Amino acid sequence: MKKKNWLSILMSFASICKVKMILAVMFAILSVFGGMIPYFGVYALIRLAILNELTPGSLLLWCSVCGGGFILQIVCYAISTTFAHVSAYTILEQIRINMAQRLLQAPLGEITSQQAGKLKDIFLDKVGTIELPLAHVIPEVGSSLLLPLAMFIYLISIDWRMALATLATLPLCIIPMLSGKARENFNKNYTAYMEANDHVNNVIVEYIEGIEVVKTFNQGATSYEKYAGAVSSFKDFTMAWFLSSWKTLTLMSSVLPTTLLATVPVGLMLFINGSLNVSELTICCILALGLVTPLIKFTTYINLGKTMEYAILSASELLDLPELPDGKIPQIPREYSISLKNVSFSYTGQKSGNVLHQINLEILQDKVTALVGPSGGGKSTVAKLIDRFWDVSSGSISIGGIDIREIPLAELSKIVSFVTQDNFLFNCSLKENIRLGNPTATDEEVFQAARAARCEEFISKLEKGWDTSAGEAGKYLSGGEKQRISIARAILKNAPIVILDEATAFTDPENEDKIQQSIMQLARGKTLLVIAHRLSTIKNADQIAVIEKGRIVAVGRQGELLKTCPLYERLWNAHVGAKQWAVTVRGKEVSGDV
Ligand SMILES: Nc1ncnc2c1ncn2[C@@H]1O[C@H](COP(=O)(O)OP(=O)(O)OP(=O)(O)O)[C@@H](O)[C@H]1O
Repeated sequence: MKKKNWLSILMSFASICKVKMILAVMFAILSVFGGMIPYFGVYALIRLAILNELTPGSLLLWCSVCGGGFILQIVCYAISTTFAHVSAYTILEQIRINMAQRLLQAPLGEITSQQAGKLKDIFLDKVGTIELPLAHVIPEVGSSLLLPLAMFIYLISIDWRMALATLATLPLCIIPMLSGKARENFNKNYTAYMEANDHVNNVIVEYIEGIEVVKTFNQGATSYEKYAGAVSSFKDFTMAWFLSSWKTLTLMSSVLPTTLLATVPVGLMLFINGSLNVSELTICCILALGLVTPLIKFTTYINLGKTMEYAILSASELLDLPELPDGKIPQIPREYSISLKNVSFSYTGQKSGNVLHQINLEILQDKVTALVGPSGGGKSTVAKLIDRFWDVSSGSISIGGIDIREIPLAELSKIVSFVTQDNFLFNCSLKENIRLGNPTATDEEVFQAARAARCEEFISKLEKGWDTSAGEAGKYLSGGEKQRISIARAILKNAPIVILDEATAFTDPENEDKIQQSIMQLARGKTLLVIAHRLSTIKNADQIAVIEKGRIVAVGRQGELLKTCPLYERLWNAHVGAKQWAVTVRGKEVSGDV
């Protein structure tokens, strides 16, 4: 695949603040011009002093010129930096908004297949690293390169031989840095460094996210080994890189400031043979010294530029995620029955990897349809295809007779509520978590939805009630209670189609009964599709579809299926048996028999 040009990607974002960036460059140039004025001033003063023409008036005049130049340099630099920072933050904002937008438009499978920590790393760390170079590159690289260039031109105007003398030591440090091999090594090492950095970040995130499992299964030592291994190999790599480059770095940092090494002897020779007067010799030495600092500063931007390149290329990986196509002629359904016709689906894109095979199913409006079947049969996949987490590999899904690929994504997300097993609560108050279902809902509407989902009783027991933050509440809420919050969210959203992916573990009968009641509230007048693991919750469903190994093996009501579908009968007996076992065990626990 052709490597993308990071600068052109950056420029495409920079176009939104073109004027500010041009102003930043213009003020950076002005600042360089201001920085040159004191050198003219000093030269004039030395000349006057040597010619014995220095008067208090001319002294004051040239000192003011020097001071004015210095102030011009500082003020213009400040203005340039301000424009550059505003541009940098605007570009960063735009990149982050575009990345978040792309996450919403990409098939969910593309996102979940990314390694743990990678997305976080790109969003937070990598994109953040663009800000520093971007905000400083224009004013500082501008002045770090333009200032020495202007000084060099000034030196040529005094005596070209002196100008060349200042450059005499430069090849000693520039050649090792710019040689093809050094550049190739730097690029190779930098890429390896970033990869090692990514790896260590991923291992750290995985370790923190999995700490509960690690502790539970007493895997402390092995997982710590993986963590320690990643951390120490990162250290080994950086040390090896440092050791291989320190000689060049030391040579550069010691030779670069030694411009006087050639300037002084050449200047003295020119002075002796009369080509240079004292004031010219002095200003040449001052200029030779002044050239160094901005040049040294410039070398630090080589690293920053590489950081920016890497960050922008990582961000572009996300920005290039495939988009779920929106319909060419967007259509909006008028009724909400769902129809699956010959639906096959593969997560890998290969036909051989199909997890659904030729599924045909009618999910009727105002009815409860349940999907049941053994684990891994494809129930969640069917549900997610209806909400377009992915597109079907073949066949079609329609809502109200319209293929869901023709319904605008924003509209589809309005008409479908998906209550999943992962009842994710955002780190805000419980009230706001419920309000996510409808951001314009009033407090009273939020409370009503929560009451309907039977949330009020446990929320009222919390010390801060509705204002308890989800982080705090997470410690006290059971899985069933969290699920009721998600149901309240869906009730508030009031979408005409509700898909409910039930929690796998069966809860105690009291909690189950409450979840059941809240589901009934949610289902009123809606197309409800329930992926059921607790068969008792769907025994009254209008239709139950039994799915096994990606195929629908039977559709009917509970009574019919118990007679006609041996798989359903087995699942039902297993469920009833498990419930009785749980009740018995709990009973014994209470009586102290176990
Ligand atoms: N993101 C994914 N990438 C690849 N394969 C997947 C993915 N999600 C599910 N699968 C596979 O697809 C098949 C169907 O999985 P699915 O989750 O739809 O089954 P399910 O009936 O809902 O299972 P369960 O009752 O255990 O939740 C399984 O073989 C599963 O391993």
